[in-house]
Amino acid sequence: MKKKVKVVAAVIENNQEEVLCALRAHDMSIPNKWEFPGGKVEEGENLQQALEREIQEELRCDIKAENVIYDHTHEYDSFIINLIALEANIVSGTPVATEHAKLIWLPKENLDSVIWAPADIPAVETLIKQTERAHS
Ligand SMILES: Nc1nc2c([nH]c(=O)n2[C@H]2C[C@H](O)[C@@H](COP(=O)(O)OP(=O)(O)OP(=O)(O)O)O2)c(=O)[nH]1
Repeated sequence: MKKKVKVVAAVIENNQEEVLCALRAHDMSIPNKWEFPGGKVEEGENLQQALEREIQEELRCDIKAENVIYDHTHEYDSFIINLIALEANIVSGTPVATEHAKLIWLPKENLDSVIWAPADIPAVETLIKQTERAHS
C-alpha cells in the first residue's frame, strides 16, 4: 500500500497580488518543480502550527497561517499526498530560500507560467480562477 502524507502549504500573497512560489531543488523529491512552501504535518500539530513551523524552518520568517483555501488528495507513483493549502501572512522577516533552489513572487493570474508539482495544479487553477472572477 502506498504511504499517505498530509502536507500543508502556504499561499502567501503580498500587497501587489503576487504569490510566493518556491522551486524544489534538484536533490529533493519531485525535483525542479514549483510548489507552495510548507511540509508534512507532524503528530500532535494542527494545520496552522505545522505550517508556521515549516515556514520558519524553510524560509526563516514568521507567518500567521489562516484558513484552508484548498484541500486535495493526489496520487503520485510512490505515495499519496493530502495537500492542504492555507492562506498565510508574513508577520516578521523576509523569506529566504534555505532548502529551495529559488523563491519568486508571481502575479496570481500568471501562476501557471511555471511547472508545478502535479499535486498543486488544482489549487493553482483555483487561485487563477479567483483572480479572473475578481477582475471581471
Ligand atoms: N511543501 C510542499 N510539498 C509539496 C507540495 N506539493 C507536493 O506535491 N509536495 C510534496 C513534496 C514532498 O514530497 C512532500 C512534502 O514534503 P516535505 O517538504 O515535508 O519534505 P521533503 O521535501 O524533504 O520530502 P521528502 O523528500 O522527505 O519526501 O509533499 C507543495 O505545494 N508544498
